[in-house]
Amino acid sequence: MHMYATYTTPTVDNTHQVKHQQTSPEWGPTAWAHLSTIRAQSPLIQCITNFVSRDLMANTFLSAGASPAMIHSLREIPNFTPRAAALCVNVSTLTAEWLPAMRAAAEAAGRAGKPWVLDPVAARESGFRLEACRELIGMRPTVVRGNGSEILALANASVGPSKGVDSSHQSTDAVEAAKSLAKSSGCIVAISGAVDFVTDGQRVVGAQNGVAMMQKITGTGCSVTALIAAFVAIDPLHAFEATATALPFWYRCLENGHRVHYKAEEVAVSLGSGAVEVEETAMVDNTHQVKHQQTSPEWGPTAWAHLSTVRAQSPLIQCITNFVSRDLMANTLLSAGASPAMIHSLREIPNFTPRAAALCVNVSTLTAEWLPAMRAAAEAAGRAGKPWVLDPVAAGASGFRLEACRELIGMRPTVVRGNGSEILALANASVGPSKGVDSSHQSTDAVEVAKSLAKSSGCIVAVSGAIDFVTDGQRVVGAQNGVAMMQKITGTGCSVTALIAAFVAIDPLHAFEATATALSIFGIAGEIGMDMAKGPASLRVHLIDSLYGLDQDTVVRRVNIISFS
Ligand SMILES: Nc1ncnc2c1ncn2[C@@H]1O[C@H](COP(=O)(O)OP(=O)(O)OP(=O)(O)O)[C@@H](O)[C@H]1O
Ligand SMILES: Cc1ncsc1CCO
Repeated sequence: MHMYATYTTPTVDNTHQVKHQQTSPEWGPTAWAHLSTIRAQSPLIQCITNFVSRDLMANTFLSAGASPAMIHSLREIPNFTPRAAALCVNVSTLTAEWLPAMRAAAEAAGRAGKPWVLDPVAARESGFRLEACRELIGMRPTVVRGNGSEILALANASVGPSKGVDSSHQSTDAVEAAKSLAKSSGCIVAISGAVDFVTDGQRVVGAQNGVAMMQKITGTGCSVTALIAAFVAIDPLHAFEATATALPFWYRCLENGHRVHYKAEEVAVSLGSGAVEVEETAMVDNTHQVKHQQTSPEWGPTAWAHLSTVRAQSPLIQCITNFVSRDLMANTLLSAGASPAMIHSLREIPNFTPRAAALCVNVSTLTAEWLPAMRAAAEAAGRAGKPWVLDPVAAGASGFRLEACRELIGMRPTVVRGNGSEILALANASVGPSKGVDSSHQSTDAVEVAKSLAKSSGCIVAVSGAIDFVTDGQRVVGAQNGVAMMQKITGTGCSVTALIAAFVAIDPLHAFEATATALSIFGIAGEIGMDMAKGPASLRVHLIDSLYGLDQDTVVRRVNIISFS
């Protein structure tokens, strides 16, 4: 029944040989209780992390049922961190510029009584990194999770010889060091390896799930630390147990991926057989005063005309975007036939932006340093008469972000596309309570405010969700393509915004129609992809393949855009 958790409770003798004891019968039910609570509560987890594995980390959260937000700006931490259920700090690509945000977030989480988890990646690599990790441990994270080499470095305060981010030690080599680190720091310490150990300084348990192939995927360690943050978020009073139960789920997930394809992109398949059931398309009810009409027969041919023109013209789309989903955004644009360029330097904007066919600005991982480039590019696009599209990700996460979004809207983007919570935050000019980058509202909740935002700003406004609404302030249409599983892939919203930029690039005089057809086409790719997918990770692959392969007959037949008035 509870097949995921195959725990043994090891004892460690002097030679570091692990003697196995029986799995306690409580671990299976406890592990299941933790996972199902995450699915029910969908805790918001803030991550201040690295440039390499944040995509896998975000998808791991979504597959487990949690809601990730990779928000790291010092300007946002005071507002945002206390609202997150837990924080995950990962030092993989640490620089002197990022350290103050890690400190500030750790302090804010501590003050708000929220659990936080530290991943001391490559702690042995340099004095700077080791010192930073030790300083952060002094701020009392709830859990520290590292590989054998990292935990040894932390416990012995020694630098090198090491293998960078990979371990040159067995986890068994570090059990005693982990125990003393746990005792001296007051943190739960977890060491990953062939056996994963968790200790509070007294107790030691070991999880023996997993496959060796997981070492061949970058970011698996970072992702299990992220998962630990979600587990301690929902059971902060039992951080030892929550850490121990987080580990086998990840490995179970890896075993599935391993068996299926041996490919990194298959890793984050839905966790276990009790995969999250996401509600399918909700229809708009009367309280939103929208009346359904028939799909107009023109929408199918219009959508096909847009897609085939994108394929024929391959418009250059400049994106100033975030660190998490830029890969999926670029691949979405390529699959649709457009040409993406993630170029954000202030030095390049005057030359480059006027040459792009359209611009896409996405504020997901906004900082004070990036905002001037967004402003400059919006201005350059406007001056050159090029359409541009704004994705106001997590608009209600902080005052800084909300103000930046409203300033950018004042610069008159052609289209603003957000989820229900984002459009509501923009229209009401209100910060929180939101779920970070994920929506806590239905798109139907935001139709009326989208209309007034469109009227006041002069932009086309799109609200994504089970129905994707598009409005120019007068007309409202709803694209009813797509599948709920698309919400379980990080960055699908960012990617459809990029696709909208490509569609308005080739039909700038009909931005309302181009926005609706882009949303519908992306949804159709999701529907076809879902027929082949086993979960979010394989849907991501099949969605891109399906977008690439769409033909006229399929598009014309499947487009489902309805007018509401
Ligand atoms: N319940 C659903 N049924 C069908 N399609 C959906 C559903 N929810 C979302 N989608 C589709 O998923 C895509 C992403 O929309 P969503 O509202 O989740 O964006 P988002 O929250 O901005 O995403 P992100 O921040 O991860 O980029 C859109 O194409 C949307 O149509
Ligand atoms: C999870 C996440 N955090 C910042 S950007 C992003 C991807 C979806 O917007």
